[in-house]
Amino acid sequence: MKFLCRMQVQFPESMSAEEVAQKQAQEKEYSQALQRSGEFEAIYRVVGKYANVSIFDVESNDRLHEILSGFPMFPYMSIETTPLSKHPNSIR
Ligand SMILES: O=C(O)C[C@H]1C=CC(=O)O1
Repeated sequence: MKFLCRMQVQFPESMSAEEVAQKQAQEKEYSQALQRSGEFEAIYRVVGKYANVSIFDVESNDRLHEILSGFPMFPYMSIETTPLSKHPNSIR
């Protein structure tokens, strides 16, 4: 099951630069492990925003929720999820 997720990051003003850097390092490790596993197919930065557009390929809605809520930056992100199906004109 494929999903498009739009994630927007907003850290609280009260967070120190060190805390932000620590969350970003944890996020990178978690994110890259999922990408290597194949469940996290792609991630793109949205130009000009602290936001990304990502594609996931997972076995269920529950698994996607597990992945998204496991992101170390989950408490600081708003996430909009769109289920995808195959386009009839796709050659892949
Ligand atoms: O867009 C970001 O930097 C946040 C984030 C969510 C997944 C990921 O790898 O990074």
